[in-house]
Amino acid sequence: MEPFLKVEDLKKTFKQTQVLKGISFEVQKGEIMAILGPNGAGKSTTIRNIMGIMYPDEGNITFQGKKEIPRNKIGYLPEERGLYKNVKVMDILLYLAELKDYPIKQAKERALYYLKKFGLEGKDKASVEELSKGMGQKVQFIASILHEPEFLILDEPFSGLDPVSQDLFKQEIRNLAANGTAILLSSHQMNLVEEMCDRLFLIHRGQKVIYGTMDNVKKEYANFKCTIKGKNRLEDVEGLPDVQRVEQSNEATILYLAKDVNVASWIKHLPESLEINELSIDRISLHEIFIDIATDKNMLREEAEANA
Ligand SMILES: Nc1ncnc2c1ncn2[C@@H]1O[C@H](COP(=O)(O)OP(=O)(O)OP(=O)(O)O)[C@@H](O)[C@H]1O
Repeated sequence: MEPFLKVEDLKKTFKQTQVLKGISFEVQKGEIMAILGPNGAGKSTTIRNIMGIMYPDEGNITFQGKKEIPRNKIGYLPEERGLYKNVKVMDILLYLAELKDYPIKQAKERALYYLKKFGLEGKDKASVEELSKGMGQKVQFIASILHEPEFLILDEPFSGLDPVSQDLFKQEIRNLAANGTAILLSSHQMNLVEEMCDRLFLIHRGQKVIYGTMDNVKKEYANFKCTIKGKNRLEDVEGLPDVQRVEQSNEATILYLAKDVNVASWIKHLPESLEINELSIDRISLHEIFIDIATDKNMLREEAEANA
C-alpha cells in the first residue's frame, strides 16, 4: 500500500549546525506513528518541513506520491498553542474549517459534537480568552480534526492535559486511526506512546536511532532486567554472567541483562548467597530505552551507526 507520507533523506542545516542528517520514514493510512527524540533532536524541524513551514536543504517529502502538500487533507496541532483571543470558539472553528474548504453545516455539527465529547458543551459561544489552557488545547485539537483530515500531525498533544482529558484524546486519536487516518504523533510521554503507537521513529542528534513497530522495538531493544529486593553488595552481583549494568538504590538492585539471554537458565544460576526478598523480571520500557539513548548509556548507538 502506498504510504500517505513519505520522507526521504531529509537534511536541514541552521547556520553551521546540521540539525537533520538524512531522515527517512513513512506514515501509512490508519497507523499511529510516533516521532520521538530528546529535546533539540529535530522533531519539530522535521514536522515544519513536512508542513511546508520551512524547506529542507535536501531530501524529498511526498504525500500519496505527490510533492504538493494536500493542505485540505491535513490536520495539524502545532507545538505552539494559541488561537485568536477575542473570537468566539465556534467562529474560530468554522473559520478554520472554511479555510480547508469543508462544508460549514457539517463543520458546525461536528464542532458541537466534539465540544460536547470533550466536556465543553455550551462553550461554543465563549470567547477563546475565557478558556483555561486545557480547554484551549481541546478546542485547538478539535480544529485540527474538524475537516476529517486523512493525515493528522499532533505535536505534543497531551502536554498540560489532566488524566481524564488525556484519556479522551487517546480514545479519539485511536478512533481516527481505526477510521483510516494516518497519524504522526510527537510526544515525550513514553507510557502513552508505548500504549498507543503502532510504529515509532526515534531521532537523536538529527539521525535515526530506532525505526520499527512497537513490538519489534521491544523485542529488539528492550532487554530484560531483573529487580531483586534484598541487601546485596554491588560486588556480589556485578560479576554475574550476562549482566551488562547494575543499578542499586536502598535495598533494591536492578540487573540489566544482555540481549538474547535465556532468562529461565539465567535465574537457575543465581548464587544461593544472594538475599532475595522479592524478584521480578521485566522487559525494559520504552521510557528506559529512551533514557539510555538520550544519555548515551546505551548499547544501541553502535548498532544505529552501523545501520545508518
Ligand atoms: N529556526 C531555527 N533557527 C536556528 N536553529 C533552529 C531553528 N529551529 C530549530 N533550531 C535548532 O534545531 C535543533 C532541533 O530543534 P527542534 O525544535 O526540531 O527539536 P525538537 O526535537 O522538536 O525538540 P523539543 O523536544 O525540545 O521540542 C535545535 O538545536 C534548535 O536549536
